[in-house]
Amino acid sequence: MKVTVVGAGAVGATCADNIARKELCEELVLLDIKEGLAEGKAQDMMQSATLLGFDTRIIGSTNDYSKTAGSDVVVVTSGIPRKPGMTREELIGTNAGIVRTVCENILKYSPNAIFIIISNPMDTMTYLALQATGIAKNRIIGMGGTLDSARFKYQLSQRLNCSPSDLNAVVVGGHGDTTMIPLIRYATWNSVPVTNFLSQNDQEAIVKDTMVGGATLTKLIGTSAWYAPGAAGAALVESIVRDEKKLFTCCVALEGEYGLSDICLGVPVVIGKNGWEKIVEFGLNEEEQALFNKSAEAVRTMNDVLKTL
Ligand SMILES: NC(=O)C1=CN([C@@H]2O[C@H](COP(=O)(O)OP(=O)(O)OC[C@H]3O[C@@H](n4cnc5c(N)ncnc54)[C@H](O)[C@@H]3O)[C@@H](O)[C@H]2O)C=CC1
Ligand SMILES: O=C([O-])CC(=O)C(=O)O
Repeated sequence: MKVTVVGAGAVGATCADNIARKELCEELVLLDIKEGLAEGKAQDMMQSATLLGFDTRIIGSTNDYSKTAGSDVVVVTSGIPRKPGMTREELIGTNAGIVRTVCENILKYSPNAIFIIISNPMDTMTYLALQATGIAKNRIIGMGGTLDSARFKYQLSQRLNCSPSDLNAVVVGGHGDTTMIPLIRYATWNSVPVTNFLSQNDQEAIVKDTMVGGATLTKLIGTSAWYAPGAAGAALVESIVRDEKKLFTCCVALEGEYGLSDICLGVPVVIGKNGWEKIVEFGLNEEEQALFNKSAEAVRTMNDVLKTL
C-alpha cells in the first residue's frame, strides 16, 4: 500500500505520523509546496521509527508529484487554517485554488487513488475535488464529521464523567460552526441513551460546545487544531487500507439520500477498500431533517461561491 499526505503542516504531519505509527502502508509520501518542509518532517518521523518500532518508509517531497505515483489513498490537507475570530468559510478564496491544483496533480500520477479531503471549508472543498477530478463519487471522502463525532463524545464524556470509548455518538451535516448537527437523541453510553442521564440544559450545552469545538481550540491555540484532525484522517485511511468497513460520518456526494442531491454533506458511511461504500440513512425526525436541510443550504451557498472564483 502507498499513501500520500499533501500538506506537511500541522494536520498533514500529524496524520502522517499516525499513519506511520500504525504501519498502515509500506510507503508514505509527504508532499508540501514549501521548500524542504516535507523532506525535513519525513526525515524527523523516520528517525522516530526505531524508537517507536514501525517499518513504514516515509518520503518527503517539495511539490514533486512523481514521488506520489501509484498512491492508493491521498489525504489532502494543503491550504491555510483559520485564525481566531474567523470562520472556516472565509478560507475559500485561498484554499479553493490550492485544493483544485493539488487534486489535478495527484490524479495525473495516481489515477486510482481514493481522496480524503481535509482542507477547509471542507464540505465545499470535497464538492470541488469531485468536480476537479471527475472520478467516481465513492472515491472522494471529506473528513469533518469523523472529527466532530469524536469531539461530541469528548463533550459527553466530560459531562457524564465516563470513558469516551464507552460512548456512541454521531454528528451529521456540514462541518461548520453553525451547520453541524450533533444527534444527541441517538447518542448512547454502552447502548443506553445518554438523554437518560443528562438534563435538558446539559444536553443543549454539549451540543453547543461540540458545534464550536474547532473555534474554541482556534481561540486557545491561535491557529486551528491538529491532533484530533490528524488522528481522524488516519482513522479513515486505516478503514480503507484494512477494509474495516467501519461506520464514520463523512462528507460524501448525495444523490437523493436524506432528500438531497448535487451536494457533498456529512452522513454516516461505511468506509472500506473502495472508499465510501454505503450511505446509512438514519430516520431523522422532522426537527433534525429541518436542521439538515438548513445545513445543506449554507453549504450550497459556499458551493455557489466556487463559480465566482
Ligand atoms: N476538515 C477538518 O476537520 C479540519 C480541517 N482543517 C484544515 O486543514 C488545513 C490545514 O491545516 P493546518 O495543517 O493546520 O495548516 P498548516 O498551515 O499548518 O499546513 C498547511 C500546509 O499546506 C501547505 N500548502 C499550501 N499550499 C500548498 C500547495 N499548493 N501544495 C502543497 N502544499 C501546500 C503549506 O505550505 C502548509 O505547510 C486548513 O485548511 C484547515 O482549516 C484543519 C483541522 C480540521
Ligand atoms: O476549526 C478549524 O478551522 C479547523 C477544523 O475544521 C476543526 O478543527 O474542526
